[in-house]
Amino acid sequence: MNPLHGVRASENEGSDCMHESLGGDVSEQVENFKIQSEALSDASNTHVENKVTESLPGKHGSYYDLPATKLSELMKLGNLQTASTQSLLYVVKTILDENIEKSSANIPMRVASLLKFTMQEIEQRVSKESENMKKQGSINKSREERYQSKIRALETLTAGTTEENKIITNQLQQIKIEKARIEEEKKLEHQDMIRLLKEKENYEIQISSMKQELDLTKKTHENNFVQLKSQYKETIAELERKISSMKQELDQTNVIHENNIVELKSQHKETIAELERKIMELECLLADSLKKVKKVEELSESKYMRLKKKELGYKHFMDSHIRSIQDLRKASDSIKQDMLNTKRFYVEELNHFEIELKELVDAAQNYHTVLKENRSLYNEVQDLKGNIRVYCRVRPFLHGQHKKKTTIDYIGENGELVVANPLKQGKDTHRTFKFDKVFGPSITQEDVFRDTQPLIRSVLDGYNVCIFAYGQTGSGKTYTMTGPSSSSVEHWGVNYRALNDLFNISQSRKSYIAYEVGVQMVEIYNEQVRDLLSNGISQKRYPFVVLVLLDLRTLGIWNTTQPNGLAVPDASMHEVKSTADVLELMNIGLMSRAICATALNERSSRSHSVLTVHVQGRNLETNVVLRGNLHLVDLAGSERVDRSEVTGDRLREAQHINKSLSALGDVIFALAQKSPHVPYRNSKLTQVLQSSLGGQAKTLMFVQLNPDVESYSETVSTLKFAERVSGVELGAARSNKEGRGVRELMEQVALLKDAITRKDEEIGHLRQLKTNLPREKRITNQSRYGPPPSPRRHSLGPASQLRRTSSEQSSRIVEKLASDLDNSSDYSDKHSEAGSQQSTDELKHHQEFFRQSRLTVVNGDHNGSKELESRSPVADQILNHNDDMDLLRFEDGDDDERLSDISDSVLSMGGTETDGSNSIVEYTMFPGPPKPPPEILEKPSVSAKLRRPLQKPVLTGSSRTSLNKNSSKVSSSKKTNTGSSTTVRSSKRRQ
Ligand SMILES: Nc1ncnc2c1ncn2[C@@H]1O[C@H](COP(=O)(O)OP(=O)(O)OP(=O)(O)O)[C@@H](O)[C@H]1O
Repeated sequence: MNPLHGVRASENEGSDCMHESLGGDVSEQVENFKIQSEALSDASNTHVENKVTESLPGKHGSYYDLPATKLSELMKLGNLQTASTQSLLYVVKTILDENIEKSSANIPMRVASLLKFTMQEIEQRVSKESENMKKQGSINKSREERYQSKIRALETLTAGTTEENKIITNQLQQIKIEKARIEEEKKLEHQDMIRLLKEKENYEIQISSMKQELDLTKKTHENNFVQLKSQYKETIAELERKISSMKQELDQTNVIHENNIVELKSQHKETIAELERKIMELECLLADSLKKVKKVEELSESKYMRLKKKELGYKHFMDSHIRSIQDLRKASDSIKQDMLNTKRFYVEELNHFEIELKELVDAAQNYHTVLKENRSLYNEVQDLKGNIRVYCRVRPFLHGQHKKKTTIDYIGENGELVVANPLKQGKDTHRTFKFDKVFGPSITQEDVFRDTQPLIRSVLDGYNVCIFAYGQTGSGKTYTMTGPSSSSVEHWGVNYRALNDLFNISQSRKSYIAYEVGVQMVEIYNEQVRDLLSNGISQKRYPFVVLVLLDLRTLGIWNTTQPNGLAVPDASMHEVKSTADVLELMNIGLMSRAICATALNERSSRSHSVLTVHVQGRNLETNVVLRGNLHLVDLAGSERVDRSEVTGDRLREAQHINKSLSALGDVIFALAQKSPHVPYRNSKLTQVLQSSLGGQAKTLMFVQLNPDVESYSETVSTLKFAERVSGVELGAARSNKEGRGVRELMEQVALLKDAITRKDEEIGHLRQLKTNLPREKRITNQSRYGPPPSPRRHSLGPASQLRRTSSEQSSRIVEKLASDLDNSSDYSDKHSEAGSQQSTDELKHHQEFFRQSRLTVVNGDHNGSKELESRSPVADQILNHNDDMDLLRFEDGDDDERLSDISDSVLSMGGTETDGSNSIVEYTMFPGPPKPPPEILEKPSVSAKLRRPLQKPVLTGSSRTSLNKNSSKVSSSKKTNTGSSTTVRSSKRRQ
């Protein structure tokens, strides 16, 4: 077999296969076909090669050497025809190579003929092959055409599919439209159904009314008919009766007439005619009556017929209505069915919704729980970070202001506040702020306190807490902190509520913790600190001294007779009495506060007021002592003097207020920036708040807002300030807690310090005596500074000596307390010397404070010297101690700064208005000082000025400035009595 045929056959097979599998991918099939063809051609080549190997001489054989017979046999047998073209070419090549090898010019005849034969065969094959190729080409062409047509068919199919897709999409669209239309129809049907139901109801009503009408008409007609019938019958009967009577009459008459006729026939022939005429007439009458009866009969008949017709009509109408009712009933039944289906559907839907709603409610509850958790976590984080908490409160419009526009746009639950200027339009008019809480205008005092209470209660656990109200004038600071003037319990502000709460809790814990509570109230007026309580009391001339330091534990056994002769409180009254006392104190303090009417607030506070509650609690079991202080600060309001329209003294006040608030702003800025230097010393206010702003206290600021649109710019700047405050991190607050061992050690340290100080003082004094001063001067000095201190602290002597002694004692106590105060949280400067020193000093301060406080009740007679003489030594000491305490309250931890500050404080306290009388009533924890003799008041500032450089030669820039500043103040303060006396002691202490 010719291998080419084999190839072709295989190709055909391949193409058939391809035809069969044309359903698949065309290009893939073409590829398959190529692979198959290549495989077939390889197979045919191998086949030809084999033939050559079999039929022709081997590679190593030679055509030259082949005998002629073999060659002719090769040619004859047609071996060459069966050999592959490659083999034939090989033969030609071999012969030619042999010829070249042999270098002969002539090829032997037999080889030449073989060569020729082979060449012919090759030529034939080539021509055949080209023919085959041509055929193959045409086959391929036809195949290609087929494929092309197939591809086209596929393309058409794809196009068809796209078309179909389009049609399906359109159909889908149409179905959707149809669905919407059906839904619409359904809706319409539903509406129709409702309308039909209504119509049906109407029809039913109509039918029932018509039925009633019909019944009524029928009844009426039947009645009429019956009546007519009876009438007719009666008439007929009447007529018949009449006719019969007439007939009878006629008969009778006839008879009579006949008789008469007979009788009269003879008598009256003329009358016979007359009678006949009458008879005729009667007959006519009878005919008429008969006609009338007929007519009546006809009439009643026709009426009856009409009624019948009407009845028929009504019946017809009724039937049709009944039919329509039946139809309606059917329709209503089907509607009812539909309704039931719809109802069922809706019930299912509702159930579904209920489930979904439940899930949503669950999710919402979860959300709320998570929110709550988040909030408590946030609070914990805030506690740990010690951020200053900021509560924002918006006051309502006051009476007569309700028509004003508000700047408060939105108050969120989570402390968001959006303010906007309603007078301005544009996109940047809304500003959003976020605080710990925002109280809207309708929030009550109780609500505000509820959110503040936990913080306040932590004072009883030994924390220092500061709450202050900030905001422009008239925005409600005093309202929040104190409440409106002459307020009822309901309107009590944070101050009253806090005190009440602290007392109540301390009472409830008295079985295991002994609490001691003290109250102090001062105001910062024109950069001077004034004791509000003693001031208020001296003005009011209170006849007795009120207990300020209330040892709640010992209240129950407080049964000593008071010097003023007041009844000892009844045991059941203690708690109330003590709370009430303290509340009365606060009222006195508030009354003494500088208040004045301005254009913005008719009771504008012109000072910053600070109410401090000191609490010391001792655990009766463990003896662990907790000490906490609560500062409640009502700042004076910032004001634009052009708006408050103040002049003269009020203007001066406003300038001081604004200056101190701006100093507060600087401190806040420095704290927020974590700046290494915080300028606490720039105002009294910042000194007062220092322990709360920079220490380990828990601090809360109420930022107060006036919603009035005219205050928009103040509101925004207030809010910006508050935002900055809320960013201040103080660090986690620490409880002031001590065990007994530590306390005892600290007591020892304090005593040792005391002893050292006393020794120092003595040495200093002796040194002074040794100087070259003239004798008189030495004497003067001696009289000024008094003899060396006695080792006995509470000794009594004659009045003049007593003053000196008490002055020395005071000075010692001042010394001690000053250092205590450095680190205690009341108004002290902890800036540079916190740490280990703090607890010792705090302890000392508190010990002194509470030790002295037990001896509080002193008669307040108006004679100063008498008063002094009659005092108990400890009471005397309290007076001196308190005197000094007042002046040292705002000292700094740093010696130099402290020194300058003392002078500064002296100046401030110079403003205290308690000096006017000797009958000062010791009313507060740090009551106003007794008036020292004038000669003692003169010197101190000079010595303070001179000695300071000796103590600490290297001064910092700031302290130097402060020193110079304060020195000048000191010299100017020579005229201020109280201040000077304190400065003597202060400067002595520094020596
Ligand atoms: N929450 C409130 N509800 C009702 N009245 C309020 C509220 N807050 C403030 N007021 C009223 O607004 C007025 C001004 O309030 P308040 O005197 O407390 O302001 P202030 O900020 O302390 O002002 P200043 O800084 O001038 O002392 C008062 O008449 C007060 O009673």
